[in-house]
Amino acid sequence: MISVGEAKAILSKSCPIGPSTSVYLSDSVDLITASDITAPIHVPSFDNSAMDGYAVSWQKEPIPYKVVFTIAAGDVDNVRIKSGTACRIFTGAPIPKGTDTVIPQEFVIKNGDTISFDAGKFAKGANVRTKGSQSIPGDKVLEKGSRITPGTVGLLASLGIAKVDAFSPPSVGVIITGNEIKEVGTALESGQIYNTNGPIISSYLKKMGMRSFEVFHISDDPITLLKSIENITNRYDFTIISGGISVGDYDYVKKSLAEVGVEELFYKVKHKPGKPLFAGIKSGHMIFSLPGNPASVITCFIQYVKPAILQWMGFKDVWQPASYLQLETPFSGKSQLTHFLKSKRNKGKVAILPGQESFNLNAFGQADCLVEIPEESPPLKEGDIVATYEW
Ligand SMILES: Nc1nc2c(c(=O)[nH]1)N[C@H]1C(S)=C(S)[C@@H](COP(=O)(O)OP(=O)(O)OC[C@H]3O[C@@H](n4cnc5c(N)ncnc54)[C@H](O)[C@@H]3O)O[C@H]1N2
Ligand code: MOO
Repeated sequence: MISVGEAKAILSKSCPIGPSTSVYLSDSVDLITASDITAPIHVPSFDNSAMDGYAVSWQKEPIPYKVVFTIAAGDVDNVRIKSGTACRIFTGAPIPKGTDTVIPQEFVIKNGDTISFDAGKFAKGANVRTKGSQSIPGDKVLEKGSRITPGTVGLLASLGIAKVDAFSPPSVGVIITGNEIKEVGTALESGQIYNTNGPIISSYLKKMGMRSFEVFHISDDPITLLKSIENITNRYDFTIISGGISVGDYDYVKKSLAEVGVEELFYKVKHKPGKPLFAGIKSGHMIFSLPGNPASVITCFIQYVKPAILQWMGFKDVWQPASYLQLETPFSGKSQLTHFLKSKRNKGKVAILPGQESFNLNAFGQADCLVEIPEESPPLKEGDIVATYEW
């Protein structure tokens, strides 16, 4: 059995980076750029006014300027005015030829069709956004590997870039195993339980912005399971399987994965919950088989599946950094396993919630993080510092 750190190191080394595609700007937020992006045009593409006011050819001496023309945003830049005259101008309008400075209207004294102002308050060129002052053609505006934020989208739109080369999210097939599993919205019969892992995994995938995923419910029949696993692992970039990976007589998943040619990266990690976690790879497709208990599913998803998906999508820092907080509750269990415990943060401290059994979902409604207690940790008391991870 390998440690948590070893499992993460294997995934870092083995999980591929997926292909990139050309994506519409409107669909690109939260993706990672797959190439450097350079400016194709000057921005601004013309000298324009930063203020509502008057455009003049700046002169040191205070003189009255006759207002001879008006120009607004969107108007065409085809006027030239003479020195000693002014043009009424609005924010975003092109600077008329023959002018170089904009005086905001609140600094101007109007007298009929002339204006005057204190020239000493303004330098030549004031309130003019010059052509190319943001970027000129060929400027590198984004490095390959940048995360596209709403701000990035704004930057690229300002440059007229409609599509961006970005790493796409993987397609994901989710297999829910178990004859006892029923969907919510149907009545339970004896021995049955509701499918909680399907909704949990789907919610995480949605939260991560996955656009293409499907959930399949497969019975614990070895032939059906084998065929489904073969089909789904071939079709999807990631396959996430819930349940059937332990040592029970109906746990056929591990055998099926081997039969369809999935190369094992690891099986069983020294952590709790989720010990019998399996990770594998087949023709560049990743396969995770998560132990069926819902707490194991959440822990394994957060700690291993999510980072692997982020790595596929070109993210660099895929391992969620821990936040270190003071314990509000003692922890006495000593074991050779790393524990991930459903916990709740409160005013800079963290409390381990009661009901940590991996089948027990009571704490799911309150938990907002997992506390990590490393292998062989001595008992911990209130006030000791522990690592916590977003839930
Ligand atoms: N003899 C041993 N038995 C078990 C061991 C072991 O080492 N020796 N490991 C235990 C551990 S730890 C875990 S975790 C489980 C994992 O078992 P499986 O991955 O084979 O999962 P299942 O048996 O299919 O299910 C376990 C549990 O979870 C419930 N479940 C399954 N799917 C769902 C779902 N979609 N929604 C809600 N609940 C689900 C299922 O009914 C079981 O109660 O093995 C232990 N056994
Ligand atoms: O690994 Mo299992 O501890 O029951 O979730």
